[in-house]
Amino acid sequence: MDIREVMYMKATKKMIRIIKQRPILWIIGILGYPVTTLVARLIYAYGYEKYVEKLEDTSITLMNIVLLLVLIFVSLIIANLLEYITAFLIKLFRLSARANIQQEIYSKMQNGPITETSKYDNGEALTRYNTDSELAAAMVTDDVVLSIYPIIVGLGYITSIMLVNIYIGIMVLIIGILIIFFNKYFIKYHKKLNRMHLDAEAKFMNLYQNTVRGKMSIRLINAEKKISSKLQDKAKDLKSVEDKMGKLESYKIITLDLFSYTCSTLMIPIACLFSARGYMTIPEVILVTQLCRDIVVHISGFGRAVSNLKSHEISLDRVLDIMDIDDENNGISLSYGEENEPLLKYENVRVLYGDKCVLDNISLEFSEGEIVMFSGQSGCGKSSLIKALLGFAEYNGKILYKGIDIRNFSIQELRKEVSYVPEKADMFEGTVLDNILYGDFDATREQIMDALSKAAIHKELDMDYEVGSEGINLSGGQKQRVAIARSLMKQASVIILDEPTAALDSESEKIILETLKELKNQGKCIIAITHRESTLAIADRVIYM
Ligand SMILES: Nc1ncnc2c1ncn2[C@@H]1O[C@H](COP(=O)(O)OP(=O)(O)OP(=O)(O)O)[C@@H](O)[C@H]1O
Repeated sequence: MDIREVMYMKATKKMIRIIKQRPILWIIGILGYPVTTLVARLIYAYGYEKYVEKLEDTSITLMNIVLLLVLIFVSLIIANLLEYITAFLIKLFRLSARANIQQEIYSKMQNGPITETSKYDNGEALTRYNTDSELAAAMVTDDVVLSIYPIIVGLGYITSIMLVNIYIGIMVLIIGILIIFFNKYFIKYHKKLNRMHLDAEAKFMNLYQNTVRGKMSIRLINAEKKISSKLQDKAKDLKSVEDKMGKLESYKIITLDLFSYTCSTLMIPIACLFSARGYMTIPEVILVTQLCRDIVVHISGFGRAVSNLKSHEISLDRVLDIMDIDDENNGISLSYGEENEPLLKYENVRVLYGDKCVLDNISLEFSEGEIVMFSGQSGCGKSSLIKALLGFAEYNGKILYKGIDIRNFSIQELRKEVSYVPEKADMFEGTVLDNILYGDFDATREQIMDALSKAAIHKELDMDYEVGSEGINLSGGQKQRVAIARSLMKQASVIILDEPTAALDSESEKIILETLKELKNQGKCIIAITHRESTLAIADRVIYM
C-alpha cells in the first residue's frame, strides 16, 4: 500500500472517532448534500430542455406552458429544499461535533491524571483547543463534503454532458484531469506553507504570551527592548510566511484559475459549432456551457478542500491526544484496613517526573493525632512527596492508607480523606465565601465564619469580599489563609499544608498553630512543610530531608 493511502486511512480512522458520535446525521448530511445539489441541477437542465421543446411546438397553448413552468418550479423548489436540508444537517453535525469535542476536552482536563493533563495546560490552552475543536469538527464535515462534492457532482455533470455530446464530454474530462494534475502542485506547496504558518504562529504567540504574562519581571530587568526586538523578529517570520501564502494565491489565480476559466469559456464556441452543424440543440448548448463552468469551479475547489483536510488533521490530532487520556483511577470505594495499621505509610517510594527521579527509597509512617513536619533544602522533594500521595506525580513503590495500597482506591475518595493546602493556592473569581464553599458546598455561613477565624483571616477579610481573578487583590498570606479555611471545610483525616506560615505575621501564625493543635487533638494527622522554627516547635516529629 502506498504511503499516501496509509495516511488517508489513518486520517479516516481518526475521523471515525468523531463521526461515531452521530453517524446517521453525518452520512445523510455528507452524501445528501452533493447528491441533492446534482439532482437540483439536473432537474433544472431537464426542465429547461423540455420547456424549449414545447416552445418549438407552435400548437402548444399558453396554459400548457404555464403548467410546465409550474411543474419545473415545484420540482426545483423540492430539490433545492432537500439541498438546504442536507446542508443544514451537516452544519448541525459540525456544531454538535464541536460541542462534543469541547465537552470531552473539558472532561479529560478535569478527570485525567494531572501528570498527563498538565502538559496541555500552558495558559493558551483554552483559545487553542477552542480553535482545534472547531477545525477538527470542520475537517469531518466541510472538508469531507468539499472533497467528495466535486467527485459526485463533477462525475454527474460529465456523464450528463457525455450523454448530450460525447466529444465535448471527453474534452471536459481531459480538462478536469489537467486541472487536478496542476492542482497537485499547489496543494503540495500550500500544505508546506500551512505547516510553516502554524509553526511561525505558535512561536510568535508563545513569546507574545510569555511577554505579556511576565511583564513585571521584564521591566524589573530592563529587558523591554530586547524582548520587543525578539517579538518583532517572530512577527516578521510570521509575516513572511503569510506573504508567501498570498503570493501563492495570486500565482494560482493567474495560472490555474485562468487556465480553468479559459477552458470552460472555450467550450461555448465549441458547443455553438456542434449546434451549427446540427449535432446539438440550443438548450443542449446552454446546458453544456453552464455545466462546464460549474465543473471547473468544483474541480478547482477540490484542491483547496484536500489541502485543508490535511492541515486540519493537525488540529484533529491534538484533540484526539487529549481525548485518548484515560480518566484517573476510579477504583474501588475506600474501605478500611486493619485497626492497628498506621494511617498513612510510604513503602520504598520513588517519585518520578518522566524519566527524572527526584526522590528515591522513601519509607515513612504517619499516625492519627500527630503533627509531622518536613524541612530541608529547596528542591529536595518535599512537595513531590505529597504530590505522589495526591496523584499529582508518578511514583514507584507503595503508599498505604489504613494498610491498603492507595492505587486500589478511587482517587476522588482518597482526596476526600486528604486535605492539601499548597504553597500557592488557587483562588477563584467570586466572594471569599464562594472560594471557601469549594471545600464543602453545603457549609453554612456560621461554619464558614468559624473556619475563617481558625485560619486567622476573619479580621482582615469579610466573607462577602469580592476576590479578583486569580486572587489579584489578595496578599500571598491572605490567599494562603483563605485556602486553609477552605481545607478546614473538608472533613479529612489527613491535613497537609505546604509552607502554611511562611507569609504570615507572628500573630496570625500563632492562631494557625493553635488550629493545627486543635485538629491534632481531634485525631487528625497533620503534615506540614516548613522552614520556620516557631512553626516547627509544635511538631511531634520533624523530618529533615
Ligand atoms: N513537574 C515537574 N517536572 C519535572 N521536575 C519537577 C517538577 N516539579 C518538581 N520538579 C523537580 O523535582 C525536584 C523536587 O521539587 P519539589 O517541588 O518537590 O521540591 P521542594 O523540596 O518542595 O522545594 P521547595 O522547598 O523549593 O518548594 C526539583 O528538582 C524540581 O526541579
